[in-house]
Amino acid sequence: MLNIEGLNQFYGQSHTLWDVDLHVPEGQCTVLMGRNGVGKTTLLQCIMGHLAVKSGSITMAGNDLMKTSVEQRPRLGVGYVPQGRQIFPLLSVEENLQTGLPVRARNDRKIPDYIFDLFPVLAEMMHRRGGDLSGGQQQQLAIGRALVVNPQLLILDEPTEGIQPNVVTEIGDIIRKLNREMGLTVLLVEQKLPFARKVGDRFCILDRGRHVAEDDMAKLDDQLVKKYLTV
Ligand SMILES: Nc1ncnc2c1ncn2[C@@H]1O[C@H](COP(=O)(O)OP(=O)(O)OP(=O)(O)O)[C@@H](O)[C@H]1O
Repeated sequence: MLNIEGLNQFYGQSHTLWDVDLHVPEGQCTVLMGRNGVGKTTLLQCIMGHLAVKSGSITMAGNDLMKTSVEQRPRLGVGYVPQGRQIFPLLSVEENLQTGLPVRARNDRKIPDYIFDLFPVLAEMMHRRGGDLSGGQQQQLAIGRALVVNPQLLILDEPTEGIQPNVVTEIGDIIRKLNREMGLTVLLVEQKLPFARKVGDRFCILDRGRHVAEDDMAKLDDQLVKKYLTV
């Protein structure tokens, strides 16, 4: 579904991503892993068009994303849950969800009911301000907002960061459901190994801006964990 080839990215003079390849097969959940600062968020931001790319290619379902504007990328079916959630704290839960509506077809600009089935708390707190929600609830809101655009590919950047354990389990169950029952392709940045193993079909590891490993999740062995993931 998503194919990245030979991607190079710079922050000013600083070469951050080096010839990175990444393949996200349709219908699977791919977990992008690596220690802090190796370039995971930078890679996601290149996919979303929030950062300029120096060279390489990014295609999704046959579309050249590099030739697609930031505004158009969600319309191709990409939903994005950014690191730190980035919900709008002064807008209500409903208004936060509504920000995704312009991406939907003109005759279908309604928040889909299944989002409230997945996250009943959002229905309960519909008129509360986003900033009044707990961290876990804000994460559910951020995922709900990404689903409003009706994505085929859902990209999540560390959705479990700073969230209490019972909500982490709930979010893991929902990501699995979206992927395995509802057929969404998922690309997830995750540092928590048990969570990655639970939700992921495949892994891809970055190390100092380079792609160093990619395989089925069952092949993520102790040697790889020690070499590239433990601190
Ligand atoms: N806006 C920026 N300007 C300059 N350098 C940046 C900027 N954002 C990130 N970097 C640097 O780019 C490198 C990759 O950062 P990035 O946030 O992509 O890593 P990451 O793997 O997502 O880390 P983390 O797990 O901590 O989120 C780091 O060395 C970081 O300091």
